[in-house]
Amino acid sequence: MDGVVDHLADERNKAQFDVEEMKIVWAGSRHVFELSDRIARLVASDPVFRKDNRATLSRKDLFKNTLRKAAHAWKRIIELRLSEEEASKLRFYVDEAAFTDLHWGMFVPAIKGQATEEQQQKWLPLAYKMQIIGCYAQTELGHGSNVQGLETTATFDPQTDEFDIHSPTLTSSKWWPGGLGKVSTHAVVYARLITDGQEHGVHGFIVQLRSLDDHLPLPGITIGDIGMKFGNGAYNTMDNGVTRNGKCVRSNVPRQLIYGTMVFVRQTIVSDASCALSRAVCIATRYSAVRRQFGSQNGGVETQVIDYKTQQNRLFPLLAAAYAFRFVGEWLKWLYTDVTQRLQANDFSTLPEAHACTAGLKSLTTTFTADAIEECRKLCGGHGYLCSSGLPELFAVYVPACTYEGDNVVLLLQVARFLMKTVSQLGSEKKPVGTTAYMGRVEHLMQCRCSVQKAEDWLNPNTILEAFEARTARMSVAVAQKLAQFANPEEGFLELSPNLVEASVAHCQLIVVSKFIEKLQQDIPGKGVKELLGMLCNIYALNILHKHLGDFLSTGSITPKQGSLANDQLRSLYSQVRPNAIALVDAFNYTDHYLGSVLGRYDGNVYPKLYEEAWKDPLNDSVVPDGYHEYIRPLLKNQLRNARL
Ligand SMILES: CC/C=C\C/C=C\C/C=C\CCCC(=O)SCCNC(=O)CCNC(=O)[C@H](O)C(C)(C)COP(=O)(O)OP(=O)(O)OC[C@H]1O[C@@H](n2cnc3c(N)ncnc32)[C@H](O)[C@@H]1OP(=O)(O)O
Ligand SMILES: Cc1cc2nc3c(=O)[nH]c(=O)nc-3n(C[C@H](O)[C@H](O)[C@H](O)COP(=O)(O)OP(=O)(O)OC[C@H]3O[C@@H](n4cnc5c(N)ncnc54)[C@H](O)[C@@H]3O)c2cc1C
Repeated sequence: MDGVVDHLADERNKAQFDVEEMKIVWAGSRHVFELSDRIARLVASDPVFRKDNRATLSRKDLFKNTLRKAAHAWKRIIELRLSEEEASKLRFYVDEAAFTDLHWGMFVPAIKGQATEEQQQKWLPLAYKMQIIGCYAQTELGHGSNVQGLETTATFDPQTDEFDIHSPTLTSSKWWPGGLGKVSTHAVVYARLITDGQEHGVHGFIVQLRSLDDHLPLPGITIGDIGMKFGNGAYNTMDNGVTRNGKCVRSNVPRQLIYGTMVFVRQTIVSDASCALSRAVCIATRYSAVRRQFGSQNGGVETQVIDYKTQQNRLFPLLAAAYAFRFVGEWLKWLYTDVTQRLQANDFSTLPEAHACTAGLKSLTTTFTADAIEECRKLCGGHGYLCSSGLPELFAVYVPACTYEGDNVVLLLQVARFLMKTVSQLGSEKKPVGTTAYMGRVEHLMQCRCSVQKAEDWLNPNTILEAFEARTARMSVAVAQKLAQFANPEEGFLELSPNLVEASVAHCQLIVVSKFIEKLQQDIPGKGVKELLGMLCNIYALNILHKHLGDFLSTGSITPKQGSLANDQLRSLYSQVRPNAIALVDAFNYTDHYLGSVLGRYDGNVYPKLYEEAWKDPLNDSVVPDGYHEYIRPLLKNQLRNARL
């Protein structure tokens, strides 16, 4: 900030905690912090990675620019001999949806997780050196959620020792896979395996799509892009593809791991949610401290909008959720690593829980984040609607996360199946463990009473936990009892699916709250850091309690009076967080390049930069617009003539 006026300096001076230590907590470790900081600056200082022109480029120019950036990123990765961790951070800070996301994020993990040793030895070195580029081709025009309903077939021909991959209908065309449309040379294609005329369910196959010499599709394969998507710029940097197939390569597949890549990616999506959410919150918080409206007396300064309680009531729960998702993401990564190690030892016991947690938390965090980005746009008033605020594009890029890698409702129904199974086994030999361990105390949770008598009682983590556990246990048991009244359980499941989804949401919110509380039990150094995190944890939990008061009251988990006391406590927490708000978003350590927002600038110098940015719009290249002579002038002349008549 040398030589630059910091318009937010007063705000930064108010902080009551050690921001540098908070940065380490946010990053996860000092090592990750230092690495991220170094790579973020490297990307920000490289002109090839500029992204302020995305909203105004045509689709073709946008896409070519993305190819250029991806090639440049790879060049820098090789030149600088970056490690896998550094390379992945570099792609993260380049911040542009591209075929490389699917190559590294799904194609490589699918081979690592599902291919045999021999197949891995053949394909992984090529993929690591980007001598082949891969994608994940599961979804078809006719089926996405229902994976067992996929129509593409893979028929083994013993004479040629090959699989014939065939899309027999229009609806069996692979539709949506990222990178497939224009770039990928290979794909992991999901198809129904047929041998000796017998079907064996859906399996993954590594398929070559395009020639490595001239990039033309191989014989029998038709490929293209599926067309423009939501938002200008935004996700249109990605080629989402359609194919219809002919022949191809080889089998892999240990059966139980067929869905493994989805578990992996859902886990990464939870961590990504905290990134997208924190980014939107950083923009809205800084701008709310800069923006002033009303409240001036005797010509004095007006009120910063961040000081309005309504602004705090909308903004601070989002700030708290960004931290909450960060910590639950850390925990989920641990859970995923643990389940992977167990699977390698043929221990499948924790797979159902890992599936339920990744599916449920993916759903919860992406739904919340997509809504929160839109809320941040509104929190920035009119200027939030400008592309230069960074928020419209962030929303457009982020919102499909509610759909891809499993529609969020479909995923919550998976959690519901897991919950109902857990409830049905209560009282049996099989004791609930892990995230459902609380169900083991179901008798207590069905009748316990919340002890809160005054607002401060809500600051006790055990009180919060018990209220959340009682709410979830009671909702789950209630819906399980209703299910039991149906002669056909599947019919009951369909009929009661809205209640089941609500119970799943309650269960997932409980996981997030409990993992935040567990985080606070760790040794966290730095003046005031743990105290601030404690406040954010309470805000996250009490805001959910307030928003879902109906659940807590209808299950009798708390009384109306206790609900009202929770709200009083929330207001008090907002006042305590207020002086720390700017420092709490500084702790995300985002560069102005990554934020990509005039409103969220680190120095708070919003107005001159907004003005400057507006003049850069191509529409301002000429004072009189193109089209004046054809369309405006004749109109004005006609009006003149009409007026004379
Ligand atoms: C680092 C960056 C990472 C990525 C790149 C970044 C950005 C890229 C952007 C976008 C990428 C998007 C990619 C995609 O979208 S790929 C396509 C994803 N598709 C889906 O997610 C489809 C969703 N559908 C399903 O997952 C399933 O079909 C289903 C909804 C779960 C339906 O299954 P169900 O009807 O139960 O039937 P079965 O399939 O037979 O399941 C039976 C049995 O298996 C259990 N199960 C289901 N799924 C899993 C799983 N993933 N892991 C473990 N176990 C699973 C299920 O619970 C059931 O168990 P029971 O014990 O009850 O028998
Ligand atoms: C940007 C983007 C990128 C993608 N990238 C890839 C990729 O790389 N590779 C790939 O293979 N796929 C990809 N996809 C596809 C994606 O995974 C699917 O679109 C997603 O899984 C949802 O499936 P669907 O489209 O079939 O939705 P549908 O299942 O048709 O959903 C339509 C509606 O029906 C509801 N619904 C469906 N089933 C049920 C049910 N059982 N009970 C109650 N309600 C139900 C849903 O909630 C939803 O409201 C991508 C999609 C997008 C948007």
